[in-house]
Amino acid sequence: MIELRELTKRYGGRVAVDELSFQVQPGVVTGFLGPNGSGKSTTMRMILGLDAPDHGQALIDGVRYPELTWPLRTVGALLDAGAFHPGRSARAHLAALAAGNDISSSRVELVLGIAGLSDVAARRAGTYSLGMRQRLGVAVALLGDPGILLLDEPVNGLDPEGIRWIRDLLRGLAAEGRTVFVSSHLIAEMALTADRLVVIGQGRLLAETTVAALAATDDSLEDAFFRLTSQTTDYRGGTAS
Ligand SMILES: Nc1ncnc2c1ncn2[C@@H]1O[C@H](COP(=O)(O)OP(=O)(O)OP(=O)(O)O)[C@@H](O)[C@H]1O
Repeated sequence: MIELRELTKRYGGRVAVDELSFQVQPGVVTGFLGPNGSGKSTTMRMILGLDAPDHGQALIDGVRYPELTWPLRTVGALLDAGAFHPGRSARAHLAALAAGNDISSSRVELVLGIAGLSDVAARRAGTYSLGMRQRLGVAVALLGDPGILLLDEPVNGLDPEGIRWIRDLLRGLAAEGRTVFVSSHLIAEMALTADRLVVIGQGRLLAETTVAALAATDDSLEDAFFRLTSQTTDYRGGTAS
C-alpha cells in the first residue's frame, strides 16, 4: 500500500503539491489524473525518495522509500523511459540492475519476455524507438517482482498494440494482488484500465473515488474530469472560429 500524509512540495514561492493525503490500495489499478503541471510527477518522485517533501510523508508499506531494505524488490517504477545507458544492451542493463539488487538472472529473461523484448535484447538501448524504451522501462519496473508498481505516463509513445499490452499487464498485476498506481493524461484510456482514480489540480486532491462513481456524476468520465478540474487550470485552448 502507498499512503500519503499531507505531502507538500514548494518550488520557490510556488506550491507544486499541496497537503496531499490519500491511500493507494492493493488489488486494483489506481489511475492518477490531473491537468498539466498539477503535480503528478512531483508526487511520484516524492514517493520514490527522489524529491524531499517540505511537509508531510509518503509511506510505502508503512515506511519511507529510503528506509526500504530492497527498494527494487518492493517498488517497481517507470518515471523516465530514457533513463538507461544508450550504449548498453537491454539485457546488459537489466543484468546489471539484477546483480546489484540480489535478483536472479532468470528474472532478466522473464521480464524481457513479458515486455516483448526477447528478440531485440542484445541491441543497444540507444537504438530503441520510444515505444521500445517504454517497454524496457516496464521490464525494469518488473525486474524485482515488486508488490507495488508506480508508472508515470506508461503509454507515452506506445502504438495501439502496446497500449493494449500495458492495459492488460497492469490489470493482471493488480489481479495478482499488487498495488498499481499509474498516471496518465488519457482519460479514455484510464476509463478502460483503472478501477479507482485519484484526481488532483494545482497540487490539491480533487477526488479519490472509483471510475464508475466519477463517470456517473456527469455525461462521461471526460466531462466529469473537466468539471472537477475547471477551476485549477492556468490555461486552456480556445476554438479556431
Ligand atoms: N524542479 C523543479 N523546479 C521548479 N518547479 C518545478 C520543478 N518540478 C516541477 N515544478 C513545477 O511544479 C508543478 C508541478 O509539476 P509536475 O511536473 O509535478 O506536474 P505534472 O502533473 O506531472 O505535469 P504534466 O502532466 O505536464 O507532466 C509545475 O508548476 C512545475 O512547473
